[in-house]
Amino acid sequence: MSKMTSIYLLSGFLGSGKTTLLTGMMEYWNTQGIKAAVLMNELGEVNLDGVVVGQDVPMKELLSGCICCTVRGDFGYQLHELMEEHEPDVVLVESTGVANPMEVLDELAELSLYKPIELKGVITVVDAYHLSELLAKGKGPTFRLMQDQIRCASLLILNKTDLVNLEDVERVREALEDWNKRAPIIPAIRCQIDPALLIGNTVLQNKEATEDSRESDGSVHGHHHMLVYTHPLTGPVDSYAFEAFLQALPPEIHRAKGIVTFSDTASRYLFQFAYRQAEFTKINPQGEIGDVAVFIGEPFSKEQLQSKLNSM
Ligand SMILES: Nc1nc2c(ncn2[C@@H]2O[C@H](COP(=O)(O)OP(=O)(O)OP(=O)(O)O)[C@@H](O)[C@H]2O)c(=O)[nH]1
Repeated sequence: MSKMTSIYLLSGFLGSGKTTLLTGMMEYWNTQGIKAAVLMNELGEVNLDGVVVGQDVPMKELLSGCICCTVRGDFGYQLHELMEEHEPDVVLVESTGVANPMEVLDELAELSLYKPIELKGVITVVDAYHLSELLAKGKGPTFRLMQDQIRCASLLILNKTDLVNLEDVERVREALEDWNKRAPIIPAIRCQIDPALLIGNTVLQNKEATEDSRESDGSVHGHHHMLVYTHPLTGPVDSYAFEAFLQALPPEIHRAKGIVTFSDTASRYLFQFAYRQAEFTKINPQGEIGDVAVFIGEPFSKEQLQSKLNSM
């Protein structure tokens, strides 16, 4: 059984303080004798943030694109390579400021199907100044992206509190509490917080590495805000029944994806489900990954999904 690697995902809008936090966390792990590695994603063609990370820290970079869209496939590959080459205890993934963590979680869920990884936390850094401005001035795409980043977090760091008055800190904090009722909120200046507070609970865990029982059905456990559940599909299913099942998924499930074999067409399909829309793409069997369905969302009943899928 290979070693379990803990993953922390750092999210937050452009310039909120992610790299500042990352350097603090690396120093902390260094003092603890924990081998940490970094996977950095930058929209630009050079990794400017990487310059601040120590020379001896194992690091991979994803440049010229965002984890959640253009370099998506690459993300899993680089993380895999980082683990193979350096066998780190923990990997910090810093996403670009415009990444939607839902998409990155999706990628991690996929990787967890064949690598022993454990998502320990989704830490979102919030720029108190920027958000208080947006709250006062109105909404827009940035506002909505920030909301998404905040909603997905298992921990929120309310950073740059030095740039706003106490009243504004409170206003922003109320908005955070409203959008994410579960994640603890830690106010900070330059992300200076007790690193022990960051060491979280498991959000996502690989089944094979932790459970001996082959017949055990669920692979992924959730804490805090997001729940990811992986269900191995044991045989072909009827395409109409499966599509009806997807359409009837509870609203808490934001995303579902996986590989399914249909009994009525005898083909394998990759399915995607997002915002009530289902999409199927015919694929040639890869051989490596079995049929599986992954569900991501706010806490939902895993048992209900299991019984529906098992009776299909
Ligand atoms: N005043 C103030 N400045 C801060 C604080 N935290 C970080 N900064 C500064 O804000 C700038 C951006 O910080 P970074 O840590 O690079 O932010 P980032 O989220 O990694 O930025 P991107 O990679 O562009 O998304 C840097 O100049 C930091 O020194 C803070 O609490 N207060």
